[in-house]
Amino acid sequence: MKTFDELFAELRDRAEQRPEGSGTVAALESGVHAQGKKVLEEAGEVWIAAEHESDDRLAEEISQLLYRVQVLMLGRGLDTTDVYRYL
Ligand SMILES: N=c1c2ncn([C@@H]3O[C@H](COP(=O)(O)OP(=O)(O)OP(=O)(O)O)[C@@H](O)[C@H]3O)c2ncn1[C@@H]1O[C@H](COP(=O)(O)O)[C@@H](O)[C@H]1O
Repeated sequence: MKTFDELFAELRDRAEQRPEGSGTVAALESGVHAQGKKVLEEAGEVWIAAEHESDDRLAEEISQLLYRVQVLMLGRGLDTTDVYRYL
């Protein structure tokens, strides 16, 4: 189990170290357009899960959305503080 900040730190490390076999590295290399599409896709899955699926499935879809948002943040070079200042 990890927090939003812990996952972000892990993904930032992937972006810096570029380890072979990392899905995050592949997602970063796919570019902002593809990263944005993934965000939209996961958001749709969250919506469907919220209406039709269990709490557990919804939580899982939300975790994937958070991951995809973080990949997009890294793809655009944003840090969590850039976002948190608007919360
Ligand atoms: N939290 C996640 C995470 N959430 C979602 N995903 C990816 O998103 C996919 C689910 O999204 P989709 O519904 O689009 O599934 P899909 O279409 O089958 O996926 P793709 O074909 O697009 O890969 C998963 O199969 C993962 O590839 C994640 N991939 C990685 N992480 C975490 O990120 C960290 C770094 O991971 P690596 O970069 O793989 O080392 C680790 O802590 C991982 O647990």
